[in-house]
Amino acid sequence: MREDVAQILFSEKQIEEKVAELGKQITQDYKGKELVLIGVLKGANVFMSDLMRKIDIPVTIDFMAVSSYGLSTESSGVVKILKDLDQSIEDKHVLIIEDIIDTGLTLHYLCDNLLSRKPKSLKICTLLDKPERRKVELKVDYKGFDIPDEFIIGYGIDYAEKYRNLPYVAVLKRAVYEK
Ligand SMILES: O=P(O)(O)OC[C@H]1O[C@H](OP(=O)(O)OP(=O)(O)O)[C@H](O)[C@@H]1O
Ligand code: HPA
Ligand SMILES: [Mg+2]
Repeated sequence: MREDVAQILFSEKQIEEKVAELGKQITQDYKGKELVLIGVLKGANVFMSDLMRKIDIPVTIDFMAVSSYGLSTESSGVVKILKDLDQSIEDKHVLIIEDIIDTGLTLHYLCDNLLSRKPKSLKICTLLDKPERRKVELKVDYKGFDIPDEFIIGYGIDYAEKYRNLPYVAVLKRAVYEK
């Protein structure tokens, strides 16, 4: 697994520090409000579980599972909902938790979908942002790191469902997918 890593971009320690910073900021901004965190599965699973423990106000959590990459390194452009929310978000403050924004197609679709359910507010928090690749405009409210235009793995993020359990964020060697 590790021999497929071209470069480690962010170590466990760097991620931990950034997650704590984001948690602190979110705690301040949502003090006194009812907040629902929505994790976007599968990728955001690791980030969500670390981040929510750094948010020091009462929150509820829910998950959507969507997929557009499948086994490829290119977005299919079609976002499929594999699992919907369990609870209504009407009149709630909602914060979407994502691992990575690339083309932006997943979140563009998801925001449209969630806004139609009339939340009190809707914001986006992502650990990683690859702005060079954006195909649709998005306002990112909370961001961990900007990343270069490379295919990323680790800390929840996969290539063909592998590498999610790497504890750091890394660039995948091109040789792994350019065969
Ligand atoms: O901005 P975009 O180009 O839409 O890409 C970002 C999305 O792609 C990945 O999910 P994926 O569809 O691979 O599903 P996964 O989370 O189960 O890996 C990632 O977790 C984001 O949700
Ligand atoms: O760089 C990436 N790596 C893994 N999954 C992704 N989904 C969008 N961009 C990426
Ligand atoms: Mg994926």
